Amino acid sequence: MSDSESLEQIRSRIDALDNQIQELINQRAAAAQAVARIKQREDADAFFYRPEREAAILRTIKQRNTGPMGSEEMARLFREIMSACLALELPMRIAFLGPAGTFTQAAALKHFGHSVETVPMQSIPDIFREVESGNAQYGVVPVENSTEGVINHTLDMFIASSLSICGEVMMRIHHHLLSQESDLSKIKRVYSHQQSLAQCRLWLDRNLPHAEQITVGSNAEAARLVGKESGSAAIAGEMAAELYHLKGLARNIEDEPDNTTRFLVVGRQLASPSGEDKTTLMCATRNVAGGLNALLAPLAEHGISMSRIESRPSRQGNWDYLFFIDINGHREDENVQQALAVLERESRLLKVLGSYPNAVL
Ligand SMILES: O=C(O)C(=O)C[C@]1(C(=O)O)C=C[C@@H](O)C=C1
Repeated sequence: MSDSESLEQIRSRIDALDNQIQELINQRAAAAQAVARIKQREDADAFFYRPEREAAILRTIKQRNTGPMGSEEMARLFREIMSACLALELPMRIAFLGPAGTFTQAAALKHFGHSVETVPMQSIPDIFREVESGNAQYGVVPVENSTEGVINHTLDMFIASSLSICGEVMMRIHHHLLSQESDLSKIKRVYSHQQSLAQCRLWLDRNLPHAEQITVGSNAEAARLVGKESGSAAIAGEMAAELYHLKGLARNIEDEPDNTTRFLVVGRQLASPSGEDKTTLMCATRNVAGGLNALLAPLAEHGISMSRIESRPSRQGNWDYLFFIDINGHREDENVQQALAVLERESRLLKVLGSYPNAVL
């Protein structure tokens, strides 16, 4: 490369590079097809999607990247290449909390890439049912927000479900005030999901103190309603703005600058270790004070760090409290196995909800 190169010369170099990239992508796609044939031969019910392998590939890409393209951008490109390769092996259906345009759909596409079919569901239980029945291979559900805390509806689903967690997605959530109107003073009503209204409480108090706040099932639903109603605005994200052709009256109105939502990928599959994994446990005790200590001590003794603990009243009668605990490590790691054996004895109920790679993107 030199500065004396003309525009034509640089463009012909780009053409030659594109040619090579295209050839290499097709070679990669053929290799993925060969992997699929081996998987099928070994097991007729094999899982084609391998979260641990995808996470390891994306981590390597980020680590070895030297630029000028940024590591996140490079990983996103490879995310899409892998998504297209997997679609050649098996077209994938991913259930998400609809309607179209929700942050859950954005999370599903971020995690799986755009070569999957995303299928909108009306509720979190519907997502679990769709995956349990095999109509969709995986589902994506929100589980906690950095401003508003845990989404109890999702945690409660794991009590009775046979599905496992096989991945997590972290999404920076930017909320926008969307409307047909071009003037804030025209807004009399604001529609959104209750979590989104809560995440923008200060902004609303300051800028729209007299507007009525109306809770609806999702922010995409809010955007859909506002597309048909003057004098109203929705709090929703970029995807919903595009889908329902709304103007952004104000952007990034979330109160917390690093407002992040964590989503879980659920499926009928147990992910293998990727080297950097997390395990989610559901445990029950009867006596909260002593019981909780009995759960946590074995983790500390085996050098396992805990990244999250949530307690829920069980509502089942058999025990008083349920704890949802995230630990670092995979259920196949020796120290995790040893700690789980102790927990099994100490708790009234222990369910490993899944071991899965830490979010990479
Ligand atoms: O390695 C595999 O098992 C593959 O199927 C290949 C591949 C890839 O494109 O690299 C595709 C899909 C899987 O989820 C993981 C990786």
